Amino acid sequence: MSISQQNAVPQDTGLEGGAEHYRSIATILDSLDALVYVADMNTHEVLFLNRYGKEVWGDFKDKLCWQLLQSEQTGPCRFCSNPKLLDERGEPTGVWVWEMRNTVNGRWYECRDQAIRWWDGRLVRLEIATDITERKRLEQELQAALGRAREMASTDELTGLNNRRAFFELGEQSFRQARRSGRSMAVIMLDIDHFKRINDTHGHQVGDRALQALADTLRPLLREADILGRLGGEEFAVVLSDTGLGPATAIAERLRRVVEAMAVEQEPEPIRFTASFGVAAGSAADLNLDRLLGEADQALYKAKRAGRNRVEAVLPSPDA
Ligand SMILES: Nc1nc2c(ncn2[C@@H]2O[C@H](COP(=O)(O)OP(=O)(O)OP(=O)(O)O)[C@@H](O)[C@H]2O)c(=O)[nH]1
Repeated sequence: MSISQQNAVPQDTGLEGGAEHYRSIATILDSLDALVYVADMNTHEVLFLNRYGKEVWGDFKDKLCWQLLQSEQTGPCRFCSNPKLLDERGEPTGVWVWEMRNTVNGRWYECRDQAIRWWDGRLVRLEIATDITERKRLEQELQAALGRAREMASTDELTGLNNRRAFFELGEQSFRQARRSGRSMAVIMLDIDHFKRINDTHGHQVGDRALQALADTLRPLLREADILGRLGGEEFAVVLSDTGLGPATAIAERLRRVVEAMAVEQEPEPIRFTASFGVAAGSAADLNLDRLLGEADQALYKAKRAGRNRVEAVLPSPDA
């Protein structure tokens, strides 16, 4: 039942003129570019709806708020703000501001709700809701752009792998986590053999394709938790959590064999290449990423010196 049906003129406003004043205030509320409604907090009966509300949600007579303002509700809304609007003594707490996407028109609203005493003494919810769909759209676009910018800042453009910065960030995070439990961490460094020859013989673009093909080949061979990155040029590295030297060396050997067997399509014939690997592992309690990478780099250097296309491993002493 609507206010006008009840001839519900506020009795305690101090305004003179009764219904005339009520009509003036209703005219003001009707002129707002926002939803204003009042609903009984116990029965959910809609007692007032301004013009904006009627234009969007229709006639409110004999409708409960959740029937009028939302679609496909079979009872009071799960997100109903009523519990936020009263304290433990059942007294109004003040204005509650929240955002919601309306299920009838799909638009976003900023809602300012408060419990007030209606003219007849009952507690009602007054809601003033402004359409913030455009602001939400801009916020979402901004979030998406930020996400893309973050991804670009951490991704190697050529291969799509973690770039050097992201590799160190994620790697150090992984070491920090392992340090508490003293778990074993391993690092594999790998470097394409005689990569300069590929560039010199086939051109830089073919060299780029070889780097991309290597990245695409390595990625699926590693676990989700392993951190693979391109450190620069034709040098890559992997951080393996919970991995000792033996298993890490076995993984490096598997990668070496796969690289040796892969081919990059190219006319008149595919390009093949090999890579050298350096592996280091130790307890995260005694070592950090820099130290282990340095050790793996030494092992890689040894592999290059020993003839390339091989894996060399080192177990650093904790106090070295
Ligand atoms: N195509 C391409 N080449 C790159 C890129 N970054 C570095 N390089 C090339 O990688 C080559 C590295 O050469 P070197 O450091 O001499 O190493 P290498 O020829 O692989 O020899 P070894 O490592 O000793 O087996 C150089 O020719 C660089 O120009 C890149 O992003 N794309």
